[in-house]
Formats: sequence, C-alpha cells, structure tokens
Amino acid sequence: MSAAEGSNVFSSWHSIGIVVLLAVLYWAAHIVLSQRNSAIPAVGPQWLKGLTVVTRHREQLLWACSQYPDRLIRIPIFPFGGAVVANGSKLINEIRTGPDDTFSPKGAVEKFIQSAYTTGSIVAETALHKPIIRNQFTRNADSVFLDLMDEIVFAFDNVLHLPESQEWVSFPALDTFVQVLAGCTNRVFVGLPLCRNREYQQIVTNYATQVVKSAYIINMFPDWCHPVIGRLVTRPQKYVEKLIGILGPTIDERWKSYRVYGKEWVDKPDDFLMWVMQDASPGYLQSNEVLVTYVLFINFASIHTTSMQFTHAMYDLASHPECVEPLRDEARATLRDHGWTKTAMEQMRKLDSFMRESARMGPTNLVSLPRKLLRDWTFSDGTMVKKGTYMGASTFSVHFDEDKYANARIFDPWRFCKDEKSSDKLVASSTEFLAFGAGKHACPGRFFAANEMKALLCFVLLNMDIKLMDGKGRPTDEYFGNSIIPNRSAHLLFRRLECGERPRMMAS
Ligand code: HEM
Repeated sequence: MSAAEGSNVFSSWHSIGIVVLLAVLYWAAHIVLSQRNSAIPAVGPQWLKGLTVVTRHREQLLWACSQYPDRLIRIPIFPFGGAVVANGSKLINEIRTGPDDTFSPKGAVEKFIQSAYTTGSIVAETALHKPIIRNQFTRNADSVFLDLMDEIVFAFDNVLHLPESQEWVSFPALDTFVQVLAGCTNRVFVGLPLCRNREYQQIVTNYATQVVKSAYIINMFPDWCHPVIGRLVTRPQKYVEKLIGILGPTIDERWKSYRVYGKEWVDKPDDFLMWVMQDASPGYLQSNEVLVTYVLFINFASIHTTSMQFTHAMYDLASHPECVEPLRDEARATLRDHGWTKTAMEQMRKLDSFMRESARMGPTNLVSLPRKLLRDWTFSDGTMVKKGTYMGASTFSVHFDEDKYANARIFDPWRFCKDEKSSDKLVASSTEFLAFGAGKHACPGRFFAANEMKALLCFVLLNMDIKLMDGKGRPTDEYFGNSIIPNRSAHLLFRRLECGERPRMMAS
C-alpha cells in the first residue's frame, strides 16, 4: 500500500470514527434527556446501562417488567430511543383501545422504517393495501389458499431438490424459508409466472432487507441529519425502476384487458396486484410507479415476518421431535377428510396450538403495538406521557407471565388445545398474546400468514424428516433493535420421506 493510499484509508477510518462518536454522543444525550424529570421509571440509571437493554434484550426487558409490575417503564430500545413500554394488561389495553389521533401506529412505523427515505410516503398516505388485506384476501380466501398450496409444492421442490436416495441434506434455515416464502407468497401477490421469476423474487426480498438496514442507519443519527443521511443510504427508486422493468409489461397487459372487458373479464387474475389496480383511483395512483411500490411494500410487510415466524416454528419442531408423530397423525386424518384446503388448516388443533406456542416463546418483536403519541396522554394510573413519545407493550413480559401461562418458560406444544377456547387460536390476538399486535391495528395479514405457515408445516411433516445439526440444541435467537430474529446462520437437516403425501389437487 502506498503512503497516499495508507493516508486515505486512515482518513476514511478517521471520518467514520468521528461519525460513530457523534452518533454515540447523540444517543447518550437523547437518552439522558428523555429520562430526566420523568415520573416513569427508567431501566438503567445511566445511559450506558440503558443501552445494554438494546443488546442484552429479553432478560433485561423481563427483569425491568418484574421490577415494575403494572407500570409504564422507559426503556431505551432502538430505534425508538427512550420508549415507554406498558407492563400489565390494564395499561396495554389502554394503548390497544386508545384513539388513533393520539396513539398513532403510522407515526411509529414512519420512525421504525424511516418511510420518508426508504419506502416513500405514498403507501402510508393512501393505504390501499389495508382494506385489500382485510376484504379481498378474506373474500377470496379459498381460492387464494389453493394457489398458495400449488406454489408450496413447487417452491419446496425447486428450492430444496431433496435427493430420492433419502440422504440427509443441510440447509441454512432462515435463508431457505425466505426463498420458499418469496415464491409462495408472491403467487398470491402477482400470480404466475412472475412469482417464479428469480430476479423478481430477489428484488422484493432484497428491498425488504434494505429498508430495514437503511432505517437502522438513519435512526442512528439525530432527526436533523435525516434528510442528508436518508438520501445517502437509501435508493428506493432503484428498486422501483428494476421492478417496473419486470412487472411493467404485465401491468400494461392487464390494463388493456381490463379496459376492454371491464367487469366481464372472465379470467381476470385474482391477486394483490389486480386488486390494487382496481381500487386505485385513476391518475397517479394507477401509474406503474405506484403499483410496483405497493407490491414492494406488501412484500416488505409479509415475507420476512412470515419467514421469521415460520423458522421459529421449524427450530421448535426440530428441537421437539416427540411432536412430529402426533402432528403427522392429525394432519393425515384431517387431510383425508377435507383435502389440502383452508378448512383443513383451520381444523388442526394440535398444529394450531404448536404454532401459537412457538409464536408465544418466539415472537418477532420485543415491543408490540408500536405507537407514537401525538399529544400528551394521562393513563388511568395518573402517569402522564408526553407528546412525541414512542410507546408499546413488552411482548415477552406478557408471554412469560406465570399468571397467564403456567410454566411460562417451558415450551408446551399442546398448551392451547387442552380445551375448546376459540380465544386460544393462533390468529386470536389479545392483551395476553401479542405476536400479531392487538386491537384494531392487529396484523390484518395474520389469517393469511397463519394458513400459509400451517400449510408449509403440513407439507414438511408429510414429505420430509427434519432434524437439528448433530450435537446442537435449538439455535439461539438474535436480537436486532426491536426484532427477534431466529438464528440466521443455523442449518437444519432435511430428508425426503419414502412415501411422502403430495397434495392431490395440484396442477404442477
Ligand atoms: C407471521 C407473520 C406476521 C407477523 C408476526 C406480523 C406481525 C405484525 C405486527 C406485530 C403488527 C403490528 C400490530 C399493531 O400495531 O398492533 C403488524 C401489522 C401489520 N401487518 Fe403483519 N405480520 C405478519 C404477516 C403479515 C402479512 C402476511 C401481511 C400482508 C399480507 C401483513 C400486513 C400487515 C399490515 C398491513 C400491518 C399494519 C396494520 C395497521 O396498521 O392497521 N402482515 N403485523
């Protein structure tokens, strides 16, 4: 290395060092200031100890909640800074039922993903996707499920290629399931053949990862830096343009047919893209730019959440091999009566209980019900929280509450199928189960996601054996700010079953 190159490297490391130092100082000041003069107990009297909550995660959050039962607690959880977390059903319920003009989910999401710079604000402002997920996904649930099932078979065959010889093959679990889910989920978002286009799949999955990573970098800096940092670290337009290149011809074709046949269009596609095209008002909202932005956004909301939750379940299944045969027996019996249908997925109580228990022990977020307070608010215990504060509910302290769940720290796969309570179903959200949030903003995609994950798990159970790598226990979860990520580098072993049971109505 020449002297000039050496000094360049040195000066760029020097600049990075200064930027990191400034970011750390900013965080320290921010946390200290947000803790001062507050009646809300703060975890960790000094900012440094407080910051360790970000890295020591679950146990510290649980410790904090055990120290302050039924209180609001201030926790410096990234990226919300000194976030106020409600501990106990009563306070969580106040957030759950609080008015939107005060407890704003939109405000929290804007901060979390820095939407102004990462995704753009058009989706947040027009929000066409929410009624579509609530209405069209529900109305078309049976046909959506058949498409999904068809794609699950194709995606697993295509991604895993398990040998006929029944040897064990090892796969990086999370990456593999992201790939499988990118195909299956997009069958419902954009249909065939695009959902199988590898370049398309890569764009939508990379976009989601990029949004999260860029938002983290932006959030490390004070708000006044965001316009500069935001433009430096994000390139949403790059993804939009690439996707227009792939999706544009399909959209143009669809417009042509739609304009010719209108409601009489017999084989009109039934997928998310078509539903947005129909619901968008004429003009800019019907442009290719906005339509592909919606496709990117729906992928962002669904692919990583579902693959993380599904990977948690697969790690649990591999670590509890005693659950395999009871789940297989239930699946065989139910599918014999109902075929590979949505109804069958809803009938399997053991499978539902297993998935809910897995989501209870391994949710995807430390703090659920994320909200930004748009005005000062006094809670029923008299505590006043200031406008601008980010709030939420501590998922683990609810999920590990011994009053609600006996032996809460033990994985009990059949915990939720011991009696017939409908409130114990995987999709039932409440102040006792926060994996999908709760209240009117509880995840609208959870019905779809639950059926998708159950169908995937059934397909695995009836066509493959799985196990952990030899000598390894359940891979440990990773914590990244508010996210609980199933171990990203762990592998699972798969082996083809000699007499696998392929879904009968499959076209491919
Ligand atoms: C296992 C997979 C999933 C998990 C764990 C999950 C989790 C969540 C959580 C915790 C929330 C916040 C709820 C709240 O603020 O109270 C949420 C909101 C949301 N989710 Fe999901 N989600 C999943 C799958 C999906 C899918 C597949 C879609 C789309 C098809 C989707 C679309 C949305 C949307 C649009 C919102 C915002 C709702 C609102 O603000 O009213 N999610 N999700």
